[in-house]
Amino acid sequence: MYQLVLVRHGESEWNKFNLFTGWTDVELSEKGVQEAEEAGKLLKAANFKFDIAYTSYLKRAIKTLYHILDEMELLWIPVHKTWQLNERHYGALQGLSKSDTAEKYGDEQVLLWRRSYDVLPPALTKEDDRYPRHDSKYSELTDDELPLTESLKETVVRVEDYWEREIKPQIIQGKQVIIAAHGNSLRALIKYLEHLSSEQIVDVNIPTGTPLVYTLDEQFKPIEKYYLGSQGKIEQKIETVANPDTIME
Ligand SMILES: O=C(O)[C@@H](CO)OP(=O)(O)O
Repeated sequence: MYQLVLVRHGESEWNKFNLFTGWTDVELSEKGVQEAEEAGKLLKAANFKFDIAYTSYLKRAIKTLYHILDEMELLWIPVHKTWQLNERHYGALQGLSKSDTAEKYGDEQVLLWRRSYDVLPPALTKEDDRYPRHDSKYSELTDDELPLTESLKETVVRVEDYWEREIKPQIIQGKQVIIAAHGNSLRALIKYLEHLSSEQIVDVNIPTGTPLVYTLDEQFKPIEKYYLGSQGKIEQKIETVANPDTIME
């Protein structure tokens, strides 16, 4: 049997203002930092240990992992960063308000863009400043790898590839792994691990800064899964992610 811990970054500045974020490299909010520290404390109190950690190229996930490992006195372990664990690219929606977009295009269309498996958000053009070619952290990516937009389906392809190539072999070797990533890159991994259908994944929402613990059998089939922390608070957070218009600051 294997154990795996997944954690979505703590609340970001753009989660707070309810903006489509995707590959935009925004900071954690003050609350997001606290969530990350709390996640580290919970993992430490429950005696989790990690040998190796994985995260994306985006600082909200990198900093969440940092705070978790800091709380656990594990800052020394190897941390692998990859664009393949980045948030799903939200195309031309990046930077727009989710509630304004819902007013303009309707709740149903926004739900399709946010949660459906294969509906693509409107694409960027290559001239757009938001196209990742203009960002030096993606200089090693080929044109084919650089997204102008992504549905969850495309995100699953890149997450699955990294999981199979890099992460799974480490787990097979007996390493204890933590992955700090994003709402939709983790939904992609969960869809793959749990063999969820494109209908089932629509209802999966990942709370910010909350460790999700999986027990997997030798074939990597999940046999147990739970969130660490107060179940009431976790349900509230899941509701906020599912319906971000209800965010009260
Ligand atoms: O904006 C985003 O990139 C994601 C995660 O914050 O949002 P959503 O939950 O709407 O997919």
